[in-house]
Amino acid sequence: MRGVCKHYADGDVDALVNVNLSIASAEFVAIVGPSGGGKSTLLNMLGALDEPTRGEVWFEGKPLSQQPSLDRFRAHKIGFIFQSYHLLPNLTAQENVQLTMFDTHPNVSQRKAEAIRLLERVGLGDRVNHRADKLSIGQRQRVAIARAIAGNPPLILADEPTGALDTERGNEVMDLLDEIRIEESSTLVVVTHDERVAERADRVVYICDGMLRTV
Ligand SMILES: Nc1ncnc2c1ncn2[C@@H]1O[C@H](COP(=O)(O)OP(=O)(O)OP(=O)(O)O)[C@@H](O)[C@H]1O
Repeated sequence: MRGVCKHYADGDVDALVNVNLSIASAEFVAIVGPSGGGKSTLLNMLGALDEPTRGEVWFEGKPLSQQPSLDRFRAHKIGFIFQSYHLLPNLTAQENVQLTMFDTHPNVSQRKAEAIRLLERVGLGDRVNHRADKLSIGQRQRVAIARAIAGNPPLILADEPTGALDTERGNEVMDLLDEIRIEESSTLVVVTHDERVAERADRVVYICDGMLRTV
């Protein structure tokens, strides 16, 4: 991120103020800071879900503004994990994983086989045909992780991935994310309020009032 500013006209808020941040390939970065400090806004910018008011986000040496399609960019390069999972409750675990795979796995049978492989990878091989609303909270987060790593994106972005979990489940989810990022050499950026999650990171970035500080 080079000189990234984000101004929300609604409420006249400067959510990011001249943010400069370089994240290396395969690095694990934790973003921490007080509520309203700009953490989610920063994550949304990294994932091309929102555009800066000023400045530029670069990915693999190219500014996002030069990407021909941000949808395709996101589908191939970014895996998103949200606190509230964003699963469709009436669909099975497998169907939820397949949802975002149309671009990376155009063939139906390939898509199904890959979704099953990914669910086995996150320890849910016996829950493939369970509806999402019949899964435990920890299992739902695992489905969200399986979906995020489909297509092996180089960058995984997670917003409070342990926020809804107790300590033990939270640790299991972080162990899983850690294993995956090391196996796949993925870059991992996690927004967290949880000190134990931040302690695992290679680097902790603190953001307050839209401004960065490295701690
Ligand atoms: N879509 C929006 N429109 C207007 N203001 C917004 C919008 N999204 C966020 N903001 C404001 O921008 C600031 C940063 O919000 P952001 O969600 O990035 O903070 P955060 O650090 O992730 O907070 P939390 O830890 O509470 O989730 C806040 O003051 C928030 O009210």
